[in-house]
Amino acid sequence: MSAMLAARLYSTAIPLPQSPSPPSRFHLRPSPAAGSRSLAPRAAASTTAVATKPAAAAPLSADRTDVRIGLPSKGRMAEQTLSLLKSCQLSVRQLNPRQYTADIPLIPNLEVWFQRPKDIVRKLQSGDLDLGIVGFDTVSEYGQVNDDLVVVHDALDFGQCHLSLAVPKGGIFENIHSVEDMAKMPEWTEEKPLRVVTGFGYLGAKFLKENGFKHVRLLSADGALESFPPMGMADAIVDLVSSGTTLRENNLKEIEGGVVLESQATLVASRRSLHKRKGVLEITHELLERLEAHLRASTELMVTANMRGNSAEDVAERVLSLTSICGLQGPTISPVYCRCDGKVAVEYYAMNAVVPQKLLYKAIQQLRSIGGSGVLVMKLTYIFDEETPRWRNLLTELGL
Ligand SMILES: Nc1ncnc2c1ncn2[C@@H]1O[C@H](COP(=O)(O)OP(=O)(O)OP(=O)(O)O)[C@@H](O)[C@H]1O
Ligand SMILES: O=P(O)(O)OC[C@H]1O[C@H](OP(=O)(O)OP(=O)(O)O)[C@H](O)[C@@H]1O
Ligand SMILES: [Mg+2]
Repeated sequence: MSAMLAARLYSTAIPLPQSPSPPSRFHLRPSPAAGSRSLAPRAAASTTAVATKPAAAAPLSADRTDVRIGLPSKGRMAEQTLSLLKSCQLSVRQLNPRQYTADIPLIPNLEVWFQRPKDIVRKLQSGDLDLGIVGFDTVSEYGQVNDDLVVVHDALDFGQCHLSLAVPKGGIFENIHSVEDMAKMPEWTEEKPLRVVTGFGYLGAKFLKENGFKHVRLLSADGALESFPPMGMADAIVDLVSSGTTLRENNLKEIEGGVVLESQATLVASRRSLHKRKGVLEITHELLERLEAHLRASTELMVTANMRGNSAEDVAERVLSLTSICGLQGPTISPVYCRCDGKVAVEYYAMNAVVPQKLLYKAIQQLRSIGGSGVLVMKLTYIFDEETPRWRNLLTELGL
């Protein structure tokens, strides 16, 4: 079906908020490290027409003993989710590619369900899934009806994009550079409202209301939204943007204040499952530990170099003067033994340190400048800290 045919009117005018917004329903807010601008979703201010109403929380089914995680079955998130899990030694085994279930041999009690991203959120709410990996945009759009969803890991480092309001570069928008300017445009009246096409009915409507738009008609469509304004089917769009290429190729622009939400892949859980279903908390802990340790390790390298010196302290003195080598706690310096004139002697010391990938070349240059030789560089699989901060946050969130 063409995108135009898929367009469907679901709201003719967006009323102003009647009451102040209730507090956020997502208590574990994405960290600033995720580059958030307006990451923490705010709940609906009033009863606006919304395209899809997710199911309210259903009672927890007691008749299953396995724990279930939903992974994206298709689209750009599917492959990257599997590859992230594989990097954490959690390869997913799908016996038959046409089946929608699979397992992870390393976690025997965990069943994998492949689902469309929005269905993962719905099934977490209906109690069919306990855990899921989906974009924060999907969690925010489809997970607003009850407070059962908990974002356990907010920055899985793939699927980075943002939901944004975009308008044509020219015509009546030529001199419009901010959302504030746009809301004040005299063109939008009750008879001729601003037509905004989006696949994010809930977030889009809320954003427009909160930004003072009075006369708006939201159109719902699933794909190729960027083609709507050039085809005269809509005035503006609210859609995901990553590189910005699709906007540019359709002569559209983003404007100041127009970012609705920052998004990347997240690990989400059902609060009821975490509390009540046996094994969910333990599996969540293992997933979180592996994910955090892997993501932490993915930006670092282990560097080993041999250095001539009179003592370990002498070598440490030189290494600690370098700006690029600091290690986790500090470099490890250990003697390299050789046999000299029939006696065991120490002429060299081996230095081991964890170095940020982006500082690698600088580190090698600096090591050479203080006499380092035979530099080995190794990839790291995991860096396990004493405790994962997100696990502590989760326990606090659950009151445990
Ligand atoms: N251009 C993009 N770059 C990076 N991540 C994106 C981009 N577009 C979407 N995403 C992220 O990937 C998720 C899945 O998007 P994808 O387009 O693969 O599936 P979908 O939109 O649900 O399905 P479909 O497009 O087939 O209807 C989104 O919810 C979002 O988190
Ligand atoms: O900023 P860019 O890097 O150009 O990416 C943005 C595009 O990616 C997504 O579409 P997708 O490719 O999923 O196609 P769809 O419209 O069929 O969902 C999104 O809906 C935008 O159209
Ligand atoms: Mg898409």
